[in-house]
Amino acid sequence: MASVKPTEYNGHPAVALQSSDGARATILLHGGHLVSWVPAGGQEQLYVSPTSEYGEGQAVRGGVPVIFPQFSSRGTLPRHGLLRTRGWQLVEMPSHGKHAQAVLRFVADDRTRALWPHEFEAEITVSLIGQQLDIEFAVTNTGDAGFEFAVALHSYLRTNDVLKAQLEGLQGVKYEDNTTGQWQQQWGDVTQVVGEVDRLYHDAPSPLTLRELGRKVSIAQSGFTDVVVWNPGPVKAAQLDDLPDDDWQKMLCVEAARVIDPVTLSPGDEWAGMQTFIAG
Ligand SMILES: O=P(O)(O)OC[C@H]1O[C@H](O)[C@H](O)[C@@H](O)[C@@H]1O
Repeated sequence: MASVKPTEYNGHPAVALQSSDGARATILLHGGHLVSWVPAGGQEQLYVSPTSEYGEGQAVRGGVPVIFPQFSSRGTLPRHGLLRTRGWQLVEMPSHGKHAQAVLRFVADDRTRALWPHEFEAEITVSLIGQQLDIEFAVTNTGDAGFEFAVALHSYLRTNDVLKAQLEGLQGVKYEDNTTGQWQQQWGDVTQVVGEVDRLYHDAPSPLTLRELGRKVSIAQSGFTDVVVWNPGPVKAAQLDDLPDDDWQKMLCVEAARVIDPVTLSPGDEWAGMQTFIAG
């Protein structure tokens, strides 16, 4: 039988999921933040910085930060929005037999209203079994006026050596290079990290494949239309206090995003997007 239990992660309240076939995941209540995924019989697939900060007001470096309602510094809100630095609540531990599944919720409060005057309820649902993990972000407009938002699941995938890893599937896709602000079109199918990479691909195909020696991870998405590929490279990494200088080699962010065409949500409506990983 699958199990979903309260636990601690680095001393902070979290939820431990285990499917009937032994796949495991851990979600921090802080940020509704997935910090670990180990497929059945496999190894850790996510990267979390050993020097990350945790707790109220802090953003965890690694795992799957939840970005809403603003991506990066594209607006007047705190960088990457309101939810990654706040506590969430575990609302459901539904049992689906072999699958392990947990639902966490965040409801608009006075602190979000002070920055962004909208009523909303957000949910993160993580489901896992075997080699597959699904993470869904859903938001409902619980107010009486429409609002617009950007959203992303900022997934940090672990790599053995990012210089030898390749991300496949983005041939011909147009992207905004966040390092220059210029739009470009990707020529080849393979994206590789040779230094800082920070690209917002628009209308990206799904699935993509992250491949390295002896390992691959398929990355699919629905609802999200953009993909952000980010690695700080050695120079930016050295400027990040919460990332060891060499750890840029151990990660690649492949983010399911909706940034270029933000979502408009009418009162009472819900929007949901999902990112799915399959390890192979
Ligand atoms: O350092 P953070 O606020 O967590 O942001 C980390 C990164 O997130 C995204 O991938 C952006 O495209 C990058 O420009 C940014 O550097």
